[in-house]
This record gives sequence, structure tokens and C-alpha cells, in this order.
Amino acid sequence: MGDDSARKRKVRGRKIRSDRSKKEGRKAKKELARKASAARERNGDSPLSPPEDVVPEPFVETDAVASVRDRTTGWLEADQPVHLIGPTGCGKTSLALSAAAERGRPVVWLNGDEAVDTAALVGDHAGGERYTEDDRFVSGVSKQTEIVRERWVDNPLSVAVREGATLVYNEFSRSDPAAHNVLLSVFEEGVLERPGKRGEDRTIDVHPEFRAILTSNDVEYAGVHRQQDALLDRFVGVHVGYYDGETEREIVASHVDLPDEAVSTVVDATRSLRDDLGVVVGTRAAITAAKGLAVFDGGADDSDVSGDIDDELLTEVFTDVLSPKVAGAADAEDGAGIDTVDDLRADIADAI
Ligand SMILES: Nc1ncnc2c1ncn2[C@@H]1O[C@H](COP(=O)(O)OP(=O)(O)OP(=O)(O)O)[C@@H](O)[C@H]1O
Repeated sequence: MGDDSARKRKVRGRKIRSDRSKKEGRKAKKELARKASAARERNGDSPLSPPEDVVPEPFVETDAVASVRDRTTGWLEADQPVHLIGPTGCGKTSLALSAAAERGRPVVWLNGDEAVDTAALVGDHAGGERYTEDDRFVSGVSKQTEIVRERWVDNPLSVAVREGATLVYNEFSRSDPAAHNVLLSVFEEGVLERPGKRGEDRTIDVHPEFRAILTSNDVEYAGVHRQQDALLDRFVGVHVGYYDGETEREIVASHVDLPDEAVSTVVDATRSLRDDLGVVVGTRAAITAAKGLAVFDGGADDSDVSGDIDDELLTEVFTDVLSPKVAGAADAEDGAGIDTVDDLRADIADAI
């Protein structure tokens, strides 16, 4: 994504004002979880969310953002499942949700983790339903039979394929690859099998409007939870890098009330650290640092924050933001060469 592609387009959604509780940890994922639960309240237990409910807020749309989002929706239109691959905190989830919303179909959200198994995807028996049948076939004689009927509850994948929803499966490579066997027949034959379900409706024909967007971190993509090639081969891979400087400035400014000059300082520092440090420094880190500066440089009232940010404060703030990446870095690729927080602080001070 080059700097020339950053021509300003538009910002959707409201800017989050200086209410600190609102600023805390507001990631698109959490926002979605909240919206999904609000949608569930409206729609009963259905995991379907109306598309307008999943548009991330705020959502900045520069040419760079629109270009990668349009590639994603283009492939979906070509009936290809899309795998968004990119470094932590670069904006994959926001893009996936925006692309999903753009299709105008209901959206089903799924978060990958170790606990996701086949049943978590397709559904399971949720205990038996007991009822008593009262037979009065001969006058004066009654026979009561207790019947236990199995109750099946569909999970998100079953609902999505049946309803023709857009499935957004975030960080899917964190789930056990074995759980994804059911996805193969969905993409290859247009049929979802529900292992464990008995009867004629054991399989569901995939609705023609069903589409899937999966996201994964590029490190995990090649890492421990390597998914089966047969599945990966079914996806189109759209690689999402970090946005250009102007886009990152707009994104940070959309999340935090800071003077433009201070936003530029944070984004410039983020981009230098990204180049110079051996740790991943995503756009999320820039937003978090800006949130910190809004407090530490200006106190509770953001209007006091000066555009001119002191290098020492900037170093301290970035040290706090990035230090979780140093903990345990010895056995991770991320953080290679930085052993202690003091090393990190020194490297940050050198880079900014
Ligand atoms: N176009 C955008 N407009 C506004 N904010 C954005 C945009 N893209 C990303 N962000 C913000 O940047 C941060 C990181 O984005 P996001 O969570 O989408 O990244 P990610 O690549 O999915 O991260 P991870 O790999 O950790 O899941 C979030 O706070 C998100 O709100």
C-alpha cells in the first residue's frame, strides 16, 4: 500500500470522544461481540447479525482501505472464500467485517481458538426433550408412554450455510485443523455434513449466497496450527500489510482525540519502530500509544494535550505498549533479540 494511495475518502461512524471508559480496549472484535449479543437479544439465539450491525465503528475508508476491501468483496462475488492474512493489529478483522457488511447479507461471526471443534461449528445435541404421550385407545383404559426426543441445536456454520450468510471466521488457524474437515465438503461439494445428527437432514445444502471470510495472523499461518493444504487451497489469499502513513494517521485520529501534530508524532514513531525493532508494531499499538498520550500528556482533559510530544514520554508510552511482546520472547519469533524491558526501552529511544 503506497503513500500515494492514501487520498482521503471518508470516515464512517462516530469518533470516540474522550470518555476514557469508552476508549479502553475498544477493539473491533469486542465491539462486534457486543453487537452480536445485542442482535441475539433481538433475534433469539440466532448467531445471525444484520449487516448494518457489524460495520466497525469508527471505520476509516481511504483509497488504500477501499482497495483491499474491494478485492475481498470482489473475490466473494466470484464465489471464492477469502483468507485475509496479515500481521497482528494491521486491520484484518475490521476489513473482514466491513467487507461482510458490504455484501448486505446477514453476518455470522466465529472466533477461532483451541476449544473450537466440529460440534462448535455445526451443532450438537442439547440433551433430550421429555414428554408424555397419553393413549386412550380403549374407553376407560389409558396408557402413558414417556418419550425422549433428542433436541439438536445448530451452531454458527450450520446457520450460515443454511441462511446464505457471510461467515467471518476470525483467527481460524487457532482452531484445531481437524475441526475444519466439515469445511472441505462445504467448499468442494456445497454440502455441510452434521456429524452426530441423525436422520435425513444430517446434511444441509449450502445456500448459493453463503460466503466465508477467514482471517489469520501470518505467523500462525505458517506455525503450530498449520491447517490442511486441501482446505487452504480452496481459499483465495489476500495479504493485508500495514497501511500507508496517511491512512494510519486517519485511523488513529478516528479513535482518539489528539491534535493532528500529536497523531503524526505517534504514527511516525510507530512506523520507525516497525522498521527498526524486532517486534510486530501494528496499527493497534499506535492507537493504544495515542490513548496513553491523551492521558499522560494532558491529564483527564484531552484538550490539554500538546501537539509537541516529549521524546521521553513517547519512549515510556511505547515501552508500556510493546513490553508484553518482550515477555516470553525467548521462545517466540516476535521480539527476537530483545530480552528485557530495559533493552526494549533503549531500542525504542534509539528509534524515535
Ligand atoms: N479502517 C479502519 N478504520 C478504523 N479503525 C481501524 C481500521 N482498521 C483497523 N482499525 C483499528 O486498528 C486496530 C487493529 O485492527 P484489527 O483488530 O482489525 O486488526 P487485526 O489485524 O484483526 O488484529 P489481530 O491480528 O490482533 O486480530 C483496531 O483498534 C481497529 O479498530
